[in-house]
Amino acid sequence: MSYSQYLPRRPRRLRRTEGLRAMVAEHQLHAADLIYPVFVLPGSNQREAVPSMPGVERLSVDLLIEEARAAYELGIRSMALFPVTPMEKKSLCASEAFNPDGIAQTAIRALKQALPEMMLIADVALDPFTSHGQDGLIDDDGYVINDATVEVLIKQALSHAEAGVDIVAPSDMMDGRIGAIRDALEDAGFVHTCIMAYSAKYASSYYGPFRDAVGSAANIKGGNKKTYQMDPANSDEAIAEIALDLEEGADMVMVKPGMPYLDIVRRCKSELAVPTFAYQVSGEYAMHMAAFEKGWLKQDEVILESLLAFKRAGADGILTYFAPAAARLLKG
Ligand SMILES: NCc1[nH]cc(CCC(=O)O)c1CC(=O)O
Ligand SMILES: [Mg+2]
Repeated sequence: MSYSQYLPRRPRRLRRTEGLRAMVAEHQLHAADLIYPVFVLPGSNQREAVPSMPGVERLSVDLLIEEARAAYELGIRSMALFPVTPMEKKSLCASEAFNPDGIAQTAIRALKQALPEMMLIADVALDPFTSHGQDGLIDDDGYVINDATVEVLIKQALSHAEAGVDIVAPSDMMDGRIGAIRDALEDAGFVHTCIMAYSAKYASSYYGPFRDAVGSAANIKGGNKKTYQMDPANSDEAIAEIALDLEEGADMVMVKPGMPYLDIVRRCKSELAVPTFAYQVSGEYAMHMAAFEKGWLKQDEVILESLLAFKRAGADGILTYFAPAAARLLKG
């Protein structure tokens, strides 16, 4: 009896050559899947390294325009902006968040003028602007007050829309903010401004390096965001949160962090079938970079594998600090 009678199916047959593997590949990563998060400094000709994110720099708007042009050349089509607010502009009421001449608003106008094809995403949340580093206004006990915070988020989102942003991305996790922002945008005639909702955003310790980068780590001290960001123990709740944001008018939704939460990405895509994005956050970037620097992981291969995993899980796009590096690798 020949061996093949016992093995009618040989899955390895399709893995033998590069050509066969490419024919049956189910998922592919494209540069247009990558959303590049950047930290914006006030002033001009300013460039600062972020120690806990090797290779990431905070840039003033003039340098950011050059960075955006280079990213566009590599095939990247969208950027997410995070302003680094000087301490003296932070306050209890976070009014700098909706200053028409604030860092984010100024960057949106300048980038849109220099490179209109680049989609711009503006973060809507108060943590870069509050003196305590929480994402909203607080009461005497330090509890983040939902509805009063939403009123400020509306003003912030409108200021971004007025500056010409393509997409506002509320990352604050207040209840009802998507509906409130959508109403306000419609009222003001911004019917084309998209909302990418950070719908399933977890109270994660993987955000540490980001808080260093925007300078909110010192403000928040030992505090946490567990009264509004989600409990990492929960999965059904993520689907309920995402469904609510969709009902309220979100155009796209996000799961955050990324790699430890790919099960949530898959559930979102399978159960709700909507444009789904995931954020490979600062802590994920930092731990990869640490392993690359030690020579424990191969940089190029691991970057691409980590991002392809998001596509396999069902993500339509990925926010990642590796965007330029990955786009360069994809270009070959
Ligand atoms: N609302 C602020 C915000 N927007 C994006 C991130 C984290 C991104 C990252 O870690 O890369 C955070 C931090 C936080 O919620 O504390
Ligand atoms: Mg919600």
